[in-house]
Amino acid sequence: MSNIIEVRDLRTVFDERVVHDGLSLNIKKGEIYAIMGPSGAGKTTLLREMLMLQEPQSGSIRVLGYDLKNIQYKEAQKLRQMWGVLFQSAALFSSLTLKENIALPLVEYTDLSDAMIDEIVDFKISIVGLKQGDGALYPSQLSGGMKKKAGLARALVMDPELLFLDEPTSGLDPISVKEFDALIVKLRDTLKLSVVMVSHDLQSVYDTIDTLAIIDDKKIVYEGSLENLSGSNSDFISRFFNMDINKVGFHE
Ligand SMILES: Nc1ncnc2c1ncn2[C@@H]1O[C@H](COP(=O)(O)OP(=O)(O)OP(=O)(O)O)[C@@H](O)[C@H]1O
Repeated sequence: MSNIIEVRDLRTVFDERVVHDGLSLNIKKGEIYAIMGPSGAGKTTLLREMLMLQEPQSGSIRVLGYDLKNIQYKEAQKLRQMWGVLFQSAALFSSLTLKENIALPLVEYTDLSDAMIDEIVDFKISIVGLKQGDGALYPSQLSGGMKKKAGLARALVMDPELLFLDEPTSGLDPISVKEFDALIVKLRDTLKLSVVMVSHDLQSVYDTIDTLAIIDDKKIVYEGSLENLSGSNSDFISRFFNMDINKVGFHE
């Protein structure tokens, strides 16, 4: 499998504070890749750097073959349309209906007719498990789980290859978390997506991912499968999980 994202020797500094130093990772095409680590370890910052929302001090980031440091404006525009992003808050516009929220990137970036946009939006509403009747509702009329699904439908509306999720299940009840996790796996399989997510939820990670990366002390201290993690002899990893990680995988 080829790498869809490569980060090499990343260094990020805010004022005097070094957040990343010598951080490297590889994300393969088609995988679900989770980034975990203690609060303040720089997970969201890393995601923002991959999304060109923030620049590191040094090191390189390649996404879908583009070197983000030397990328031209036009290429950057193209790249932004090849990924979808769901941030923690889902960030829906309160004055727009669910359908209008999902349609927004199509209205902004394409010349498609209203009828075509309508058709695409209806399709995205159904693939994330919302009902067509929900389309006319405003964000204040949606449950937390519905908001996440609406945010996901909007992230998928341009048919991206790559999906970024920042704490996608935060604030959801355990049943909605399970449902959302299953949805992510199903979408990865049916839409042939690669998924990068920041998560705090160990159970969610166990149910969903192919590769786990753990950031600590400014770099990646583990990158690999969950099976190998249980054999890993790192103090940090046992402290971080603070539980018998062998048990978690079998928990239903
Ligand atoms: N724009 C900024 N200016 C200054 N410091 C920042 C900025 N963004 C992040 N930081 C600092 O960088 C560090 C990493 O923050 P980040 O949000 O990436 O951590 P995180 O691992 O995602 O944390 P959490 O799990 O709590 O969300 C923190 O110390 C934070 O205060």
